[in-house]
Amino acid sequence: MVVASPNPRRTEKIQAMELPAIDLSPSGRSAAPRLIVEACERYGFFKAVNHGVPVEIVSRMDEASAGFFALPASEKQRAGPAGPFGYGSKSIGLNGDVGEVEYLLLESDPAFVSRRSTSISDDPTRFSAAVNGYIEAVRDLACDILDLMAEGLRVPDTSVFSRFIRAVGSDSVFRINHYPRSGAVIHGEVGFGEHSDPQILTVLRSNDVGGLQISLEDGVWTSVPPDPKAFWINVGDVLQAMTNGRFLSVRHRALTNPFKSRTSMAFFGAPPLDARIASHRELVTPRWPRLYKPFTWAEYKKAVYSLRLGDKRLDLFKASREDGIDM
Ligand SMILES: C=C1C[C@]23C[C@@]1(O)CC[C@H]2[C@@]12CC[C@H](O)[C@@](C)(C(=O)O1)[C@H]2[C@@H]3C(=O)O
Ligand SMILES: O=C(O)CCC(=O)C(=O)O
Ligand SMILES: [Fe+2]
Repeated sequence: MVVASPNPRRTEKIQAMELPAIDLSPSGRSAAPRLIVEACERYGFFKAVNHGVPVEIVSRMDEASAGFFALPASEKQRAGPAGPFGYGSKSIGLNGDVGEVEYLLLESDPAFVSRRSTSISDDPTRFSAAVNGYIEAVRDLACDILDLMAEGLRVPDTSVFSRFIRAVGSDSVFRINHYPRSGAVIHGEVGFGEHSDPQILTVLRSNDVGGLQISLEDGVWTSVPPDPKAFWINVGDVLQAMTNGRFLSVRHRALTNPFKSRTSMAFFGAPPLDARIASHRELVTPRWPRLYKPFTWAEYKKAVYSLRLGDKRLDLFKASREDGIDM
C-alpha cells in the first residue's frame, strides 16, 4: 500500500506488515529461541509479549516521564542541553541532526541517574527510583532475550552476548522521547530520523500512539503498530557484527502524530568501552567468512559520535580480503 509520506516530495512507500510477536511466558519459551533467530534474521525487530516486566514498574516510569515533559520549558532546560546526556529539544546528538522531539538521555548506572535526577525533578528520589527500577527490569529482559538468541544460534555458551550488558562498566544508556502532536500538519513529521541503533540490543516501548517505522529496503517503510503492554526488541549494530551479519541492525525512524503526543522509551544495552567486539567463532565459516574487523566499543562509539544520525557507521568496519577468513 502506498500512503502519505512525511515528505511528499520524496517517493516513499509506507506499508503495514505484521512483525513477529514472541511469547516469553513459560508455555511459549520452548519455541522462543528458534522464533527469535528467524525474526532477527528477517526483520531485526520483534515484539516481546508476556515478558514478565511488572506493570507497576512500567506505570511508575510512565508517570515520571509524563511529569517531566509537562513541566514548563524553562524548568526542563535545567536538565540540558544534552551533550549527549541530559535534556534535549529538537537537536539530536552533537552533529546538527534535528527532529520534532524532546528527550532525556540518561546513563544507565544508578548512581549517575540519582545525581542527574536533581536537575530533572523536584522529587529526585522518586524520579531516580522509577528510572532505576525500570532500567533494572528491561536490562534483565534484554539479557534473557540475548541468552535465547545464543541458544537459537546454537552457540554453546549462551551468555556470550548478555555478559557484555551485565558487565560492570557496561555503557548502556536509557532514552525517553516525547514527540509533541504536530498540530495543523495533516501528515506526521519526522520526530526521530532514519538510523540504526549502534549498541547490542534495544528494548523499546511507547504509549498507545503509533509513529515507529522500520525500513527493510531503501525507501520502503513498515509502520509498527503501538502496543503499550509489549516491548519492541531490535538488533543493534554491535549484535549484527557479533553474529557476523546473520542478525540485522535495521534502520528505523519515528514520526509525530498530528493529533496526539507520543512517548517512547528505549534501553540501549551496550558493552563496556574496552570490550572487544568480534564475530562469534561459531558464526564464521569458509562459506560465510568474517564480515567485520574486530573493534572495541570505544572505537565504535567514537565513529558513532563523529558521524550523523543516518550514517552507516558499520560500513567503516567491513573486513577486506586481506583480513582473511580466520575463524
Ligand atoms: C546524531 C547522533 C545521535 C546519536 C549519536 C549520533 O552521532 C548517531 C547515533 C545516535 C543514536 C541513535 C540511537 C540512540 O538514540 C543514541 C543514544 C545512540 O546511541 O546513537 C543516539 C545518539 C544520541 O542521541 O546521543
Ligand atoms: O520513538 C521511537 O519509537 C524510536 C526512537 C528511537 O529509535 C531511538 O530513540 O533510537
Ligand atoms: Fe533507534
